[in-house]
Amino acid sequence: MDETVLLTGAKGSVGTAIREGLVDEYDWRYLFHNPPPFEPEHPSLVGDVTDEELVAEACEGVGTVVHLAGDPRRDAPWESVLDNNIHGTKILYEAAVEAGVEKFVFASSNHAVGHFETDRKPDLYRADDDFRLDGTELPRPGNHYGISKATGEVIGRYYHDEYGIDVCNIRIGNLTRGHPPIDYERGQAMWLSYRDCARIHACALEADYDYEIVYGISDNDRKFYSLERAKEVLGYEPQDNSAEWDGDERID
Ligand SMILES: NC(=O)C1=CN([C@@H]2O[C@H](COP(=O)(O)OP(=O)(O)OC[C@H]3O[C@@H](n4cnc5c(N)ncnc54)[C@H](O)[C@@H]3O)[C@@H](O)[C@H]2O)C=CC1
Ligand SMILES: O=C1O[C@H](COP(=O)(O)O)[C@@H](O)[C@H](O)[C@H]1O
Repeated sequence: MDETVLLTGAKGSVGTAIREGLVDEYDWRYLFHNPPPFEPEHPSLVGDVTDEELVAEACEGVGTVVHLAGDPRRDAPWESVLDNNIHGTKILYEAAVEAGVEKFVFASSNHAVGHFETDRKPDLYRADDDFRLDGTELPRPGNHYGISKATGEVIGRYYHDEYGIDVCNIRIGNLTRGHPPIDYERGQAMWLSYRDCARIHACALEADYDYEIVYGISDNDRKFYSLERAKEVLGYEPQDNSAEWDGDERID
């Protein structure tokens, strides 16, 4: 892909996994909320995704947007997710279609479907449980943050249907660096390693699709999210599995 890729939320955890894994693969333009404490390897802007002028500038000449910026806290207050996540996502879509961006990759979340777990936990976190969500289900957010992520998916649906921009919503599980979460079955079931995070985003940048919702996790033995759609549509081939770890030690 020769076109510029705009990465919002570039300094965060997911942004770091993507920057580290794909630094030389794309012609990136980073959007940081605040000046980063390092020299970015690619051109960058600093500001807020609710700033229409800045976002219009950020989208100029861009082929694809990877939108990560937002408040990621599961207990984030409504005012914050309304402004940063919902309003910010709408502003960015608006600028993207205005600038002729062709593809938009949105960082959705497990929390958009959190209440599917309510009557099934902890059994669904175990490797012998075959319950799966596959992305065709309606959202069942578990908190206000989850509402904002489900809303981001719906905003994308509108901009896809109205303006034809291709959209991939990745319902990211639990990204941790190095090893899976320790003593946290749920986190192990939805673990996304750093390299699989970079990989699924590269797949979303390369693949052809219209409007998609996929789950972004590693190929964990424990899982309640299906990876079929990500494999079929994006060509995602995860390399990691939380079952290969005992705490912070890899089992050989
Ligand atoms: N880390 C994870 O396991 C998961 C993350 N996600 C989503 O992925 C995205 C990135 O998450 P993380 O990297 O973990 O969070 P993070 O907090 O590490 O990074 C988010 C970045 O977005 C920036 N940001 C927040 N509001 C902004 C605004 N209004 N304008 C510009 N920048 C703004 C922050 O300053 C921060 O650098 C979020 O949208 C989150 O909802 C979804 C599921 C799981
Ligand atoms: O959407 C998100 O999910 C992950 C995992 O959720 P958790 O409730 O098990 O912590 C979370 O770490 C991340 O901050 C959040 O944005």
